[in-house]
Amino acid sequence: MSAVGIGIIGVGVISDTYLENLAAFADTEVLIVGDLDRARAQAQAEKHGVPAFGAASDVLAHPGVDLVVNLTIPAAHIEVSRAAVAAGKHVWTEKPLGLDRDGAALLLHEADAAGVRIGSAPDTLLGPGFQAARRAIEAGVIGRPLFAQTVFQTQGPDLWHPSPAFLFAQGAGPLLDMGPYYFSALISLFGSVDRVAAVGSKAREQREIHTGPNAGTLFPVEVPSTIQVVTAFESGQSAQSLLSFDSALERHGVVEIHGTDGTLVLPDPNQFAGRIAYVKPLGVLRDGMKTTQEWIEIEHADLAVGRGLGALDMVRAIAEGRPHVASGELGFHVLDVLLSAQESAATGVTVPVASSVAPVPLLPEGFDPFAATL
Ligand SMILES: NC(=O)C1=CN([C@@H]2O[C@H](COP(=O)(O)OP(=O)(O)OC[C@H]3O[C@@H](n4cnc5c(N)ncnc54)[C@H](OP(=O)(O)O)[C@@H]3O)[C@@H](O)[C@H]2O)C=CC1
Ligand SMILES: O=C1CO[C@H](CO)[C@@H](O)[C@@H]1O
Repeated sequence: MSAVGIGIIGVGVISDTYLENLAAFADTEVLIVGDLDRARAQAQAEKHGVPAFGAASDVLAHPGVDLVVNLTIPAAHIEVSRAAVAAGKHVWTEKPLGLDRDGAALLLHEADAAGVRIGSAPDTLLGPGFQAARRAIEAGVIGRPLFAQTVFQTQGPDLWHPSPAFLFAQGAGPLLDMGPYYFSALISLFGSVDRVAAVGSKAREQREIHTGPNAGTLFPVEVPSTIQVVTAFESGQSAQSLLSFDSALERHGVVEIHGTDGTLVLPDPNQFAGRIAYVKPLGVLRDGMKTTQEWIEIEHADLAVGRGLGALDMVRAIAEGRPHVASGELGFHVLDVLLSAQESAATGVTVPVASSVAPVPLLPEGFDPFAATL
């Protein structure tokens, strides 16, 4: 075989990264890009040397495309992914999988019936950083993992995104926009979620675009722009997560897993690599003697990989007949958990999570993104 043909639908801000990485992998080749804005599709095709461009329908009709990468905004995710499935294509979609459980469940059902696969961002889970941290936890470095703490707080993406309205609309806000990184990581480590309780708030009813041709335009904030979630996992483990687009103090990427024999500080779950540190318990302090807390670095490969890794894993997993890591089922459970948290914030009651997900596989040992394997 040779590289698998890929078509990208939606070529906005994040498409450059995907186009660069999918071109760098020997096992994937982008054959066509499509967008509502044809001129944007043409510009991206020319910039990245993609041989064809057009509308979404042109991507779906392309005979060489086996996998569609859906980089549209959340409100379009289900419609675009379902159309790709109907065209017989596998789908990698940006997060979240959809806006609601019914649409997302229908997508998974139709993909199953059509014999095609769905993969859902984030694929940072497949990065060498998270993979190494997970292997360390599974090897028992911190003993039995007990609970987790995660923090994501920024001033919000309206500061830099040229069309940020979708990031404050249904299907986004810090919970559904950034939550997938943190909750996919936690679910990979602790398994399925049993229930969630959350409190949310909005700093402002409207926000302003700060950059690009529409700078100065106001848009509505539809969902909480700050939310705090307490999560109970089926395993009995728990997590506390802050997600905010309202903080002047930029602090994000905090994922701490506390266990019976120490704490593991993980890399930012929105990055593919980063610091992993093991913090030992202080032990018994005698006679008022002070002990300093020791941080032990856990080294890992720091391959220059990024978004697109999930789509690459999908095409290899299909060829090898194994499950891919960032599956549609994981994306569905994450969506279910996040919507449950949103409902809890709206109603003030703890919300049980109905769905569950099979244990998330690790990448095969020695997975080399740049190798030609097909
Ligand atoms: N920006 C970032 O840093 C990152 C974003 N993501 C995720 O990637 C996705 C896209 O984000 P981003 O690139 O920022 O968004 P943008 O708004 O910059 O780009 C989205 C593109 O999709 C097009 N589009 C929307 N609906 C359709 C449709 N039905 N058919 C074809 N094209 C469509 C838009 O066209 P038009 O503008 O004309 O409507 C636009 O060109 C989101 O799910 C986001 O969560 C993930 C990681 C990082
Ligand atoms: O990684 C990211 C950077 O910020 C964007 C806006 O909040 C997110 O959509 C994206 O997932």
